Amino acid sequence: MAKITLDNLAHSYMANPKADDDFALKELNHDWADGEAYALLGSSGCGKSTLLNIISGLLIPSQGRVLFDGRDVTHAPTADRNIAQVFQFPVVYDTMTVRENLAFPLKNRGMDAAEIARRVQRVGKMIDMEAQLNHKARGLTADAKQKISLGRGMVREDVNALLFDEPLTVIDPHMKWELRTQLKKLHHDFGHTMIYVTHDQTEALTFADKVVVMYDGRVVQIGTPQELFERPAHTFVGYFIGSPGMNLFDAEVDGRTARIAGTPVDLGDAYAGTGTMQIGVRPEFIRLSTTDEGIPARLRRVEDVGRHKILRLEVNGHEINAISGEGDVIPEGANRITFAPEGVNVYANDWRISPQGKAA
Ligand SMILES: Nc1ncnc2c1ncn2[C@@H]1O[C@H](COP(=O)(O)OP(=O)(O)OP(=O)(O)O)[C@@H](O)[C@H]1O
Repeated sequence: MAKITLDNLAHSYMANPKADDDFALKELNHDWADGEAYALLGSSGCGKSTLLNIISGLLIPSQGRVLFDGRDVTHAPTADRNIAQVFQFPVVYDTMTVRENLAFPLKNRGMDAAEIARRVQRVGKMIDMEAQLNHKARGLTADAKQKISLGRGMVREDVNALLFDEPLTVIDPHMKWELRTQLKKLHHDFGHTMIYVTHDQTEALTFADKVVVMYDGRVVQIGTPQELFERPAHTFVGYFIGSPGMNLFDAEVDGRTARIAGTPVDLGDAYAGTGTMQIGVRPEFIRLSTTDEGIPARLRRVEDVGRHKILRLEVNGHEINAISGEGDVIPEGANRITFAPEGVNVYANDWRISPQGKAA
């Protein structure tokens, strides 16, 4: 297992990049801690695969260095990095049995036969293919073949890191949950450094200790699922994580007061600077009010989604979402909203600003 350091890293697919926009991966400095499980989360085209390919050695960055435990591997081929990789689509040897496929990375390293048999049996159980270990891979479904690819990624215990690039895309929904649980268990048992690329927030939040959120070639936040929920560092994090995502209100901020649609709102804390900013409030922190306090709002519809209800509201011509908990009564005649102070974040140019006297 290794600590992976990204030092001043950036990448452009162009020969002579000039502007910031020419970079698929904008400058990045980061340590992936030894033994931690990370998810790399973002929408299509934000640069996740570019970053993963640089770490795995499939791509040489146009700027900066990659270090494994302090050793510069920027130009080292994949084979010299001692990593296991699982891609979106299966990579298996059709003419081999499931057992031979799983054993392949171990045989290649000359491991003792009894130890190979023990590990293959264990991984076969994890991917729920014990009964098919002697079947040829040819003829198996894409789903089953991908489970073999995952198994092959997991069979080695001595790797510097395990890299997964959207590995569950072809797996059926029930098995997705099962495999994710197994990956978590594997991480718990062996403490591999794991990087798991996905555009699916549920996958990221349930798998990882830390989630790295990317937007437009930039890492906009690295944090625990709770940090991303409570303190989104960038409006994209607020919008992308959560269902529905964070609401944004244009506001004039002055000290601890924000004026939203002409209504003064107490922010709970004071902020430096004055002017037009954005107030981010997740649906979970918006309350309906029947008093004359709060921001005027019109309740347009209520959607019952099982455990809670989503309230679709209109505030100053914009759609706003609120979530009301199971069993909560929606007050009759409610025509204003208020915010729970602990759920209020303030943004200037999309980046969160900390209240005065409080660290980020
Ligand atoms: N080989 C390439 N040549 C030129 N541009 C590329 C190449 N590969 C990716 N890009 C561009 O770089 C940007 C980042 O792509 P990347 O594949 O890293 O994103 P991603 O987040 O992994 O997306 P996806 O989830 O769709 O794979 C995109 O604008 C993409 O079009």
